[in-house]
Amino acid sequence: MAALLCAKDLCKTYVIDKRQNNVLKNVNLEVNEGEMVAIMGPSGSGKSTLLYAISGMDRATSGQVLFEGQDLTKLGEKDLAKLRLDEMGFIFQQMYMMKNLTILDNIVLPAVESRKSKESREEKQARGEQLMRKLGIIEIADNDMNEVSGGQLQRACICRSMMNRPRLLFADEPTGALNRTSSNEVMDELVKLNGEGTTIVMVTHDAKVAAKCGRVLFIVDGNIKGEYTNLKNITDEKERERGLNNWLLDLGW
Ligand SMILES: Nc1ncnc2c1ncn2[C@@H]1O[C@H](COP(=O)(O)OP(=O)(O)OP(=O)(O)O)[C@@H](O)[C@H]1O
Repeated sequence: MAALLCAKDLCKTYVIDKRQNNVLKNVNLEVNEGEMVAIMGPSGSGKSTLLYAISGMDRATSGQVLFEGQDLTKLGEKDLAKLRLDEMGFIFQQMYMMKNLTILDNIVLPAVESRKSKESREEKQARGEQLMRKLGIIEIADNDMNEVSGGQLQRACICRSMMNRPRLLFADEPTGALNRTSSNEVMDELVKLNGEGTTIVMVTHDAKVAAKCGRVLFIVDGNIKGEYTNLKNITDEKERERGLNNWLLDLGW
């Protein structure tokens, strides 16, 4: 079976004041449909850069990113934007919510912008409300961004990322700004979405969060140095965390 997402020899170089910073160095990875994959690694190792490159949010310097065999690096801006809008969801640290819209209107916006579904505006609105109810935040539907907690905002971002029923969800530190309780709640929702068929790729510093995924990639200095796949075989949560922590310790985490 072909991978849903595949990166081949991916390189990203930033040039600042004529100095080259080779951030991604021939990264190769595959993500199969239905997987939930965490990317971990030291600060500055290139995790976010990798996530941006494989999600088509940013252009790689060289290499390929194949989504169902289609090379994102070859797509024009318009086609890439359409693919991102229709097939991918994003939960990124910079929330990119519009300040002048209510939370519900922000959530519904991707569906309004997409031509993927034939739903009426009312149907989209109703589905947005349904997602908010599912994630337990319907009471903030009419609030502004600055009238909600960090955990609520993060769950609103999950609702928004799900509006166009994406095949593949990308998340950059989805629990980064949250306390442990909110973090657990947000992760429970992501695990549930994954169980319903959404493929998820996330960056996290938090081993407790990564332990909820099915596979963990460890990136050091722009290269994938290791892959922890044992999580698939362990059901007990504490044991998953212990196994992953031991593996991370061996890698010098
Ligand atoms: N837009 C940019 N322009 C220039 N350099 C950048 C840019 N974005 C990232 N970098 C550099 O690329 C390197 C990797 O950054 P990246 O944000 O991918 O790391 P990270 O592993 O996600 O780090 P953290 O865990 O601290 O978020 C760093 O040296 C950073 O300074």
